[in-house]
Amino acid sequence: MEAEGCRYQFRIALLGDAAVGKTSLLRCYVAGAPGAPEPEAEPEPTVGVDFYRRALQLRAGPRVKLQLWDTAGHERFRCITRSFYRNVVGVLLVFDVTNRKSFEHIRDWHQDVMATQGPDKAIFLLIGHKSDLQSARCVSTQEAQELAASLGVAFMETSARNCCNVELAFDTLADAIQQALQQGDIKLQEDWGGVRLIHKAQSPRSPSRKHHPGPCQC
Ligand SMILES: Nc1nc2c(ncn2[C@@H]2O[C@H](COP(=O)(O)OP(=O)(O)OP(=O)(O)O)[C@@H](O)[C@H]2O)c(=O)[nH]1
Repeated sequence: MEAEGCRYQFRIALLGDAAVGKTSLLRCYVAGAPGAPEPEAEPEPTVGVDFYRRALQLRAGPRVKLQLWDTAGHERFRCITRSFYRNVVGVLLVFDVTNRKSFEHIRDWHQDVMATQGPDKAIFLLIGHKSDLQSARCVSTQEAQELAASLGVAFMETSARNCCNVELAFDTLADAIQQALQQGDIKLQEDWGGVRLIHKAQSPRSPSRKHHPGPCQC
């Protein structure tokens, strides 16, 4: 099984306006896993929340299972999607580089999570998506970098059309979560589903306790 040997589970949500490409980004990422099926054709708008998963070997750390929540961007599902914010450790804030409004709404998405979570739990990554559509772009890289800096988050541009930076975006977020865990900025808590411990690290067995099969004592 793909998640075999994973030490932690990280819950990550993708948030952003309708049609910015959250489902496409996720499908592209999940399809990149070894042995994954081909992604389906054109995605339908998400209703409420959808779930995906993928296991990942962190660059400097353990293997982790990512539970990925694809949320509907449409306002009418906001009540449902908000109820999931509390239990995530990572958030990809996604806007479409060809849709100015989706960029202007990023602060609201960020604020919404912060209001539910408290200041120090979720790690955010700002994503300018559909970077393949250069001629239709109406949000510059510099503007997006400035927004990211003002929110204190990292920024990256991605495209699901040509699979540009998709793996890198999830790797970057997962690495940042692992680092925050290691430094104690994020802590495992019984009543919080953002990070779950799946397997404790194996401590090497001391040679003196090694079991040597001897003659039968019975
Ligand atoms: N050119 C281009 N189009 C994209 C890209 N990613 C998604 N799209 C298109 O954008 C449209 C919306 O994509 P979705 O993935 O359904 O967007 P969403 O954010 O999940 O939408 P909701 O579920 O309604 O919130 C679809 O027509 C996709 O094919 C991309 O990287 N480049």
